[in-house]
Parts: sequence; structure tokens; C-alpha cells
Amino acid sequence: MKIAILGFGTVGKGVYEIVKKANVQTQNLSVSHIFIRKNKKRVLPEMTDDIDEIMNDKNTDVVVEALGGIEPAHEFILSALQHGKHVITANKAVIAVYLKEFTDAANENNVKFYFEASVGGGIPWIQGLEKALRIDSVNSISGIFNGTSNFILDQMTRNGQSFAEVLKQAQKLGYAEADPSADIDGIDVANKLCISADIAYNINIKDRSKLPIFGIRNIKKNDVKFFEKNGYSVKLIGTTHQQGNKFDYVVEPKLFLNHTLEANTPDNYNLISLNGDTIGKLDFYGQGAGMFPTANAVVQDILDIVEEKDHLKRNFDQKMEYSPELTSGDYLVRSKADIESLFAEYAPTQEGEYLLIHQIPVGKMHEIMKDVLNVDDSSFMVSLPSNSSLASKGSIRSQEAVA
Ligand SMILES: NC(=O)C1=CN([C@@H]2O[C@H](COP(=O)(O)OP(=O)(O)OC[C@H]3O[C@@H](n4cnc5c(N)ncnc54)[C@H](OP(=O)(O)O)[C@@H]3O)[C@@H](O)[C@H]2O)C=CC1
Ligand SMILES: N[C@@H](CC=O)C(=O)O
Repeated sequence: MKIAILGFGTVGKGVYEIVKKANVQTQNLSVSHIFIRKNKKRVLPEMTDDIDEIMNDKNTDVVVEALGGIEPAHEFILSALQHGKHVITANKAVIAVYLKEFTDAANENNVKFYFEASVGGGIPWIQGLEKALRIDSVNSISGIFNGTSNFILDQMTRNGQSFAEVLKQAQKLGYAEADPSADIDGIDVANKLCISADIAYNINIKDRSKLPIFGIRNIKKNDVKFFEKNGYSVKLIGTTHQQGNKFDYVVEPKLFLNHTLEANTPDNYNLISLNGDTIGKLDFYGQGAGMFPTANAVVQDILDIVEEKDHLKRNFDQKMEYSPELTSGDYLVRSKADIESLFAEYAPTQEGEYLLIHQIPVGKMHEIMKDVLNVDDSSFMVSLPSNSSLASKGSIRSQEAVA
């Protein structure tokens, strides 16, 4: 099977090296082309800057898109599918927007569109979710979906390093996106959660402008210390629940007691959980970012094509409504501005530097936080786990589905 790799960065190079190493399973794979920019030096014989040469090459069976971003990735993926080539991509940004279009194009052209590496890096999460869906309805998904932010929060907690210092390390290690604001502002988690929810509920989330997303850009060493002193670790979490024809969806920092699996998920690792009606809670854990874990997931998809292993068929045509009120929770907010009146309905109490907000609908919390950021753009918020002692003493309670 001949493979063209579009983009020769962290993931593209990883795929190239795994294919070149050729063990028993991969020995029939070879790289036909590597697509690079026009201004780049061609240091390998497979390199080309001519995309048409790849699309028109009848001997190339699979295109691995590892460019990142929306365009030209979207254009090249569609074109490859229309030229009768299977496509594998790790690019969650483009899939989150065009999953249905790519799936339809793959079906029309009788080829495969696989994207395991796009969520959870090396973790077989999409495969696990699809397997669960063969039997169950999956009514919630939650977890740590971003390696860079987990690495940052983990290093800040364990080694007391500053945010800026650790972000640089994550970039050097190849974990961060080309524009790392996607990692730290929660956009990358949002993309991965959209893809997961689309598959789990067989929907096509189109309008993402109203979805509540709050990242870790504003977290300070002192926040991490305060949480630690109270027995908590902070993690950037993506969560979705489904109830009847409604679903919710949120990306936000959340506290976890120090003995929990989430609190003990280190470095670039991800921990993603689903809840199915017969399987119950199922956890998926592994490296969520980095060259070889991600490339491994890409090559696994290629091997599924070689072995003619079909993935679950979804048409993303169920109609479901996003509900900002399906879940409520307790939050801590740190802001230099006088914000108590904004939360007057939700029994705010002062906890040291923080305002503790009780049982507020998640959508409402995020809406008000936009106003808070308008008056102080360094404000930070964190969601509290269910039954947290901090919230009940007035000292930190919870996010619970209003079932
Ligand atoms: N790194 C990781 O751990 C993971 C990454 N991913 C996803 O995989 C994809 C690739 O990520 P990664 O390898 O880290 O990114 P990199 O930035 O390391 O690599 C992307 C490569 O593609 C090249 N490229 C971008 N646009 C073009 C273009 N228009 N024409 C030709 N070449 C282009 C870049 O060149 P240049 O440098 O000149 O811009 C670069 O060499 C992204 O979608 C990312 O979200 C998914 C899971 C994990
Ligand atoms: N930047 C992403 C890469 C993998 O998806 C992350 O840090 O998780």
C-alpha cells in the first residue's frame, strides 16, 4: 500500500519513521510522496510541492493529511477522497467542522476516511467509542483531551514552574499546536469533544459559537497552590451529557481530589471516559500528544484499511438540541473586578481570593464569565467536583446532571 504524507512536521515525520521501520505488519507499506511547501528544501527523494502529482498518481492508495488547520487541509482531503484515495488525518480542527462532508465523500467514492489520531493522540479512543456504540447508547463523555494543557498544569503542580516556562517545553516536545492558543484556550478540547459527541449521538454540531469554552490561559501559580493546599488538582476538562433529544457540552478547568484518576494523569497523558447503558463507565488512558503516539494511531488506521477492517458507520443525521441548562455546578472565580452582583442569584460567598458560586447552570456561568472578562481580562474560573468540601463549608461542591 502506497502512502502520501501531506505535511512533514511532528506527526508527518512520525508516520514516515514508523512506516520506514517496517515490522511484520507494516512491511507492505511504503511512502510514495511527502508534500512540503514550495519554499522548503527537498531533503528526501519522496518530497514534492506539487499536490496534483499526488492526487493524480494512480499508485498512491492512501493520503495522510498532517498539515493542520482548515485550508488547504479541507480542500486536499476532499480532493483525495474524490480521486478514490483513502484518507487518514490527525487534524481535529478540520474534522470538527467537516466530519459529515468527509464521511459522505468517502462513502460516495467507496473509500475510507479514518481519524483515530485526531482525539486522544495514541489512545484508541474513537475505536473504543465506536465499539461501545455497537451495543450501547453512550450518554456522557468526559475527560482530559489535551496533552499540552495537561503537561502545563501537571508541571505547575508538581514542580511549581510558571505557565510560560512549561508552555515553551510543551512546544519543544511537539505536543502543542502550531498556534498554541488552541491548546490553552480550550479550542483543541472543544474540537475533540465535538468529534466525540458527533459520533456518540450521531449528530452534526454545526453552530459552535454558543458552546461554553473556557481555557487555562489565566491560571496563576498561586491558584495551583491554593487548590493543592485544599487537596485538589486542576485539569482542563471537556464534558458532554445527553438526555432525550438534548445534549450539553462544556470545556473548562475543573478540580479533582488528589486520589482520583484525573488528578493522577501526568505529563502529556489524556484520560477520556464514556458512560454506556450496559458497559457503565469506561476509561481510556494514554499519551494524548507527541510524535510517535500520534503517528502510531495514524498507522493503525492504515493497517485497518489494509486488513479491510471497517469502522462504525455513522451518518450524523440525528437532530438534537444543545441545552445550556442541562447541568449545574459550583464554581470558584478569581477577579480583580467587583463581580459579586453579577452572580447575585447564585448565593456567592467570598473564599479568600475567590468568589464561590453555588449551583449555577453551566451555560449561564460561562455567559456571565464573558462579562467578567470584559472588566478584568485576567480573571479565572474553575468548576468544583460534586460534594466538594470547599463548596459545602463555604470551604470548596459540584457539577451534577439535573437528571
Ligand atoms: N503534535 C501532536 O502531538 C498531535 C498533532 N495532531 C494534529 O496533527 C496535525 C499536524 O500536527 P503537527 O505535526 O504537530 O504540526 P507541525 O506544525 O509540526 O507540522 C505541520 C507540517 O505541515 C506543514 N504545512 C502546513 N501547511 C502547509 C501547506 N499549506 N503546505 C505544505 N506544508 C504545510 C508545516 O510546514 P511549516 O512548518 O512550514 O508551517 C509543517 O511541516 C495537526 O492537525 C495537529 O492538530 C493530532 C494529534 C497529536
Ligand atoms: N496539541 C494537541 C495535540 C494532540 O492532539 C494536544 O496537546 O493534545
